[in-house]
Parts: sequence; structure tokens; C-alpha cells
Amino acid sequence: MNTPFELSLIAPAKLNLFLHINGRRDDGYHELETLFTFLNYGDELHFKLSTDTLISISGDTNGIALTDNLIYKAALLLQTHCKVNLGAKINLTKRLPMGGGVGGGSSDAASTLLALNTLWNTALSLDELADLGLKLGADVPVFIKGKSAIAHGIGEQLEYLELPPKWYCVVFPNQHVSTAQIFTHPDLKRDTPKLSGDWQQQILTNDCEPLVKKLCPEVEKTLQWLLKYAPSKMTGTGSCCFVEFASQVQAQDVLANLPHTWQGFIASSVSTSPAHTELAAIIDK
Ligand SMILES: C[C@](O)(CO)[C@H](O)COP(=O)(O)OP(=O)(O)OC[C@H]1O[C@@H](n2ccc(N)nc2=O)[C@H](O)[C@@H]1O
Ligand SMILES: Nc1ncnc2c1ncn2[C@@H]1O[C@H](COP(=O)(O)OP(=O)(O)OP(=O)(O)O)[C@@H](O)[C@H]1O
Repeated sequence: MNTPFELSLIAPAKLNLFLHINGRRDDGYHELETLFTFLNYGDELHFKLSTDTLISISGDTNGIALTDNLIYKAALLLQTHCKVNLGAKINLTKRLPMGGGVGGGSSDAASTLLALNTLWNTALSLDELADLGLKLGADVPVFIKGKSAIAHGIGEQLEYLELPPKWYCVVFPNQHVSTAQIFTHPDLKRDTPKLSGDWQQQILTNDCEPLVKKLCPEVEKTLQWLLKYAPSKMTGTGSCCFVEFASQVQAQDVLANLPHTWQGFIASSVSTSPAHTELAAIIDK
């Protein structure tokens, strides 16, 4: 491969198909077990190499200050860690709702690490990138590794598995939920026993759901409305809710009937992150 000067990469959404909280560590982080799948839908990032060391972001920055943006933080982390004397001009097309539980910020950070590791020729392994990514957020490693998995620990210990592809309708009830607020709330259920035996034979829930429904009536309304179509669930710490189907038309039907006050999208799930599929195609050229 000739090292490219620019490249585009998706930052896909994730869904937590279940999320069990098993306890709280002394540092405040929670021990959890959660099933991650990736969606063929996400933010779009474009990276252009620059020969100075500046890192800039244009496009849909949505009022996030440059130095708070997880894209910038990821780029700076890799630049510093590998002592890179190059920079990057990064453009963001934001499609994933922020504070929606679909992992947009973490996925942006992961795709930035993956793309710049190629453009800057830093050649870190996925394990090394995932270790760096964990400094930015508990969800970053799964996006770096790019395979559907049950995560243990705080979300960084990954047990990979293939999942059959499904179609999802994901609904954002126009309410942003702060992950930190949910994890610090006294009423959060934190005592689900760890999975043992075949996880597919067990009752799988999202332990954040009862609390988020109480704090955000709009989430409760969304889950109720979706129930007309299929069993509804919330992803991560909310606020997005989703229903699963075998076919695209069923997911499309839900989206077509969505009340105007909410936003939604449909997407198919994939066991390999589309960021990895796209990057492999670029590297193979
Ligand atoms: C709940 C999930 O969305 C499931 O996918 C993630 O585990 C959250 O991952 P994330 O957004 O990357 O999380 P971070 O940015 O690391 O942390 C956000 C906030 O959630 C809390 N947090 C996060 C993950 C975890 N296992 N326990 C926690 O208590 C942290 O205290 C922090 O205040
Ligand atoms: N590039 C970015 N995209 C989205 N959010 C960002 C970004 N950079 C920083 N943030 C901050 O991170 C917060 C959480 O963003 P994100 O959209 O990842 O939430 P989430 O989908 O609920 O994540 P998770 O499910 O991982 O908890 C935002 O409210 C925002 O302040």
C-alpha cells in the first residue's frame, strides 16, 4: 500500500442488545456485561494529511469546543504517543444523535485513531490502539477492535461472537441523556449477577432502562410506542430506543409511522464494524 494523503471513514453506531450492571468499582466505574453490535449507519469523517502539526475539525462540530471534541482528543493522543510531526484537517458529517446511547463520540474517536494510524503511518496494532482509546472512553476499544462482542469489565474486555444480521429501527426521542448522570444516580440497579452458562437462555435486560424511563418520560413514551411493532429496548444509557426485525421492510414501516416529534433511522447490523471493512478496502488498494 502507498500511504494515502486523505481518506474517508464511517464512524458507525453501536447498539447494546443488553446491558447488565454487576457492581461498582472503587474508582466509580461500573462492572458490566453488555452485548455490542454495529450498525451500517453512522457519522462520516474525512481526513486530510497536513505537513504542519496542526489538527483542525470542520463540519458539524455542534458547538463542541475543539479541545473537548473526542475526535481532536483522539488525534492529539496518537500524535503525542507516537511523536508524530504531521497534522490533519478533519471534516465531520454528524448523523448520530449525541447523548443517544449509540456511541457516536466514542465511534468518532475510534475511527480517528484508525484513520490517522494509517495516514500518519504510525503502524500501531489494534491492541495498542484500543489501549490508547480506553483513555478516551470505556466504549472506544470495542469500536477499535470492530467485532461484535460481549464486553466485560468496564466494557474493555471483549468476548467476540458472530451475530445473525438483523434490521433495526432506532428512535431518538429528542432528549439527550448524560452517561455520567445515570452512572452516578443512587437509584441505578447495580446488582445483576454475572452471566453463567448460555447467555442466550437467560433474561437479558438493560439495567439503565427503569431509571432512564423515570427520569425521561419521553423515553418511556418511545418504548411504549415501539411496542406496537416489536419488543422495544433502550441502548446504553439512552436515550435511543430500538426494535429488531428480520427484514428491512418491517423496520421501514416503523420509521414511516414515526411521530414527527422524534427522529429515527433504520440500519442493518453487521458483525464486523463498517469502519474496518472500509479501511481494509483502502489498505488493499
Ligand atoms: C454504558 C455504555 O454506553 C455501554 O456501551 C458505556 O459503557 C459508556 O461508555 P462511554 O460513554 O465511553 O463512557 P466513558 O466516557 O468512559 O464514561 C462516561 C461516564 O460513565 C461512567 N461509566 C462508564 C462506563 C462504565 N463501565 N462505568 C461507568 O461508571 C463513568 O464514570 C463516566 O462518568
Ligand atoms: N465527536 C463527538 N461526537 C459526539 N459527542 C462528543 C464528541 N466529542 C465530544 N462529545 C461529547 O460526548 C458526549 C457523549 O457523546 P455520545 O454521542 O458519544 O453519547 P452516547 O451515544 O450516549 O455515548 P455512550 O453510549 O458511549 O455513552 C456528548 O454529549 C458531547 O458532549
